[in-house]
Amino acid sequence: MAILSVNINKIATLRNSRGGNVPDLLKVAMDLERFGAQGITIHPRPDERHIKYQDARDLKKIVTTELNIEGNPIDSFIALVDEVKPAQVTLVPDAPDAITSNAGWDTIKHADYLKEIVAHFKNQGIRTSIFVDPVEAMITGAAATGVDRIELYTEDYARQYTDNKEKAIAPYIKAAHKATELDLGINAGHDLSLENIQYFNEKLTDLKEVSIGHALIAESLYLGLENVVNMYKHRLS
Ligand SMILES: CC(=O)[C@@H](O)[C@H](O)COP(=O)(O)O
Ligand SMILES: NCC(=O)COP(=O)(O)O
Repeated sequence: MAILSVNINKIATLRNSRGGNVPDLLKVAMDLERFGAQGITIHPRPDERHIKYQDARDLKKIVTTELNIEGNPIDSFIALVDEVKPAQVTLVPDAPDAITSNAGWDTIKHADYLKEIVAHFKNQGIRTSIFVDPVEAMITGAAATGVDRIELYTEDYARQYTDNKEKAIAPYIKAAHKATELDLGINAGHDLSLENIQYFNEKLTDLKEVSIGHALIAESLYLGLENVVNMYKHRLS
């Protein structure tokens, strides 16, 4: 069974928009675990526009499930992960100005670099994962770095799902078979949602973990708005 790691970047974005501590990121993380989340994912970016480096330190103290830190392993990110020692670090090749993650690693071109970073984190007892497109050559390249897992970048799947789900899932099934053959654990994430997650999970039987943020927070708003509007109306009556 795949575990659900909730990405709380969007909670930090909302908090930062007012400069205070509402919503309280640490409380949200604790509540998510209480509601059944099996992991908490954060993706601190160099400009700290959502998750701040201090959030990672604070979360480490309260997260009782698995803390997964994602990001491009620039020097400050490596130092942060070394200090926080999360359960898992996921290497993502995103540019500092990227709106969100938009590609997996070229694990062949960056083989030596990735090998070095993976070895560094593994030596500290941190599980490692590399964010990749569902392309067999990239999975083979990932395995050569010594990494524990891959995270399949699921934006293409999510985009194509409504038009043709069989076509959307096909490259992911092939990629997952290759990963299993090479003894790599399989994570997945990006734009997964209540609409598309079940089919993905059914078709990728070796899936270990999904990290979901954007859709899950948006869906929580939709599903919670009626309740909250009624609570305000009640107080105003
Ligand atoms: C690695 C990945 O796929 C991302 O979805 C990411 O972790 C989300 O980051 P943002 O919240 O900054 O879009
Ligand atoms: N690793 C993917 C992730 O953490 C969440 O991505 P998204 O659901 O915000 O697109």
